[in-house]
Amino acid sequence: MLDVNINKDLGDFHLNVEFQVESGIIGILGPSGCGKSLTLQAIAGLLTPDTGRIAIGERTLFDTEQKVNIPTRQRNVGYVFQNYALFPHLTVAENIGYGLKGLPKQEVQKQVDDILETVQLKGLAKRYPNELSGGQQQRVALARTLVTKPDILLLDEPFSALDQHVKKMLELELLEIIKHNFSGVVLFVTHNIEEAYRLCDYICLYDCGRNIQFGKKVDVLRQPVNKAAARIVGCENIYEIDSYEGHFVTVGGLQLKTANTDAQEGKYVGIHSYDVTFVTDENDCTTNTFRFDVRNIVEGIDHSTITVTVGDLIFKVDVRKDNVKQITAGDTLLYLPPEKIFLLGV
Ligand SMILES: Nc1ncnc2c1ncn2[C@@H]1O[C@H](COP(=O)(O)OP(=O)(O)OP(=O)(O)O)[C@@H](O)[C@H]1O
Repeated sequence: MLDVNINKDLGDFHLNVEFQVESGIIGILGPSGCGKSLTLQAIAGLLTPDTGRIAIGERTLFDTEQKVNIPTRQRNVGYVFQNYALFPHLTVAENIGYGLKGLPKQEVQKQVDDILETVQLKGLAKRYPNELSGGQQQRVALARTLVTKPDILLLDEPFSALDQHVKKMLELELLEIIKHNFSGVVLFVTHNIEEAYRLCDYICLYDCGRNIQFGKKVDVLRQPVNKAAARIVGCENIYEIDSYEGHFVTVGGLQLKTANTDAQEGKYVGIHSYDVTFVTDENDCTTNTFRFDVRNIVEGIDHSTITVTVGDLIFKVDVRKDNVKQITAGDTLLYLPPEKIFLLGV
């Protein structure tokens, strides 16, 4: 269990974060400069909060009331950085063994060998970091952290320096290694909602130094709490509500049915671009279907994003490339499934 409740005033920036998590991999997601790395630094003891408390299970790492502030090296926190932070003058084996100082030489050797096998780098023990690829360096960084048997694992954008292809392979590999070799809480900082969704159990959204939503990844994606949260999870279709009636809201002159019985809870409505669809016959769906004009089409590899207008409103819609021709032919209607529309607070 990780319990974080901290405040830090840095002049222009104020960090004010509170969350508790029992176990699992938690994706920390938010715009650049919103306090994600500072949170990890505070947990690791590299940043001292002004007030608050940080505890892992029964162990209090920091508590201003109890005047506890355990030094970094005694916190037993594993921290994997974006740029690996390996010692350039030490070999792979020496980098990994560094955290085991104090143990008998043979024991260090055994643990280093075991973890090198786990991260599939057995043949590279004698290499120096500059003789490794980015993916290999990140595996060494993870090995160096895991070998110290930390109580919690902090991963700060560990894949961001890698190219797309290596990134996807390494993500899955490292996830498997972590799942088989580590049972504590993992905090994983990323900018990418898809990466967070692929790798994490829970998602914690940050905005302007605060965590604004925490929950199971499906719930956060499907029901962001406000406009900022919706933007962070990649929602491009957000509209201010003009009026309400039961299940219905009016936005920009369109009446939309929502799945909420009391639509008054929201200030905005949102729908993901991949949840908007097209229907060929108006009778398929009696509500939430609209005639539209195509504004532009941006081609992706297997999907295209079509921007359409309905009156003054603009919608982004992701469709499979095979279907683009049928959709733009003029006999289709835009359909916004009521159960996919979410209400957002301010
Ligand atoms: N030591 C410091 N003193 C003052 N301000 C700082 C300090 N460290 C970071 N900041 C500021 O605090 C804010 C949050 O920084 P942080 O590194 O946590 O952002 P982040 O969410 O991790 O961003 P990114 O995704 O770009 O890495 C930024 O505006 C940053 O400039």
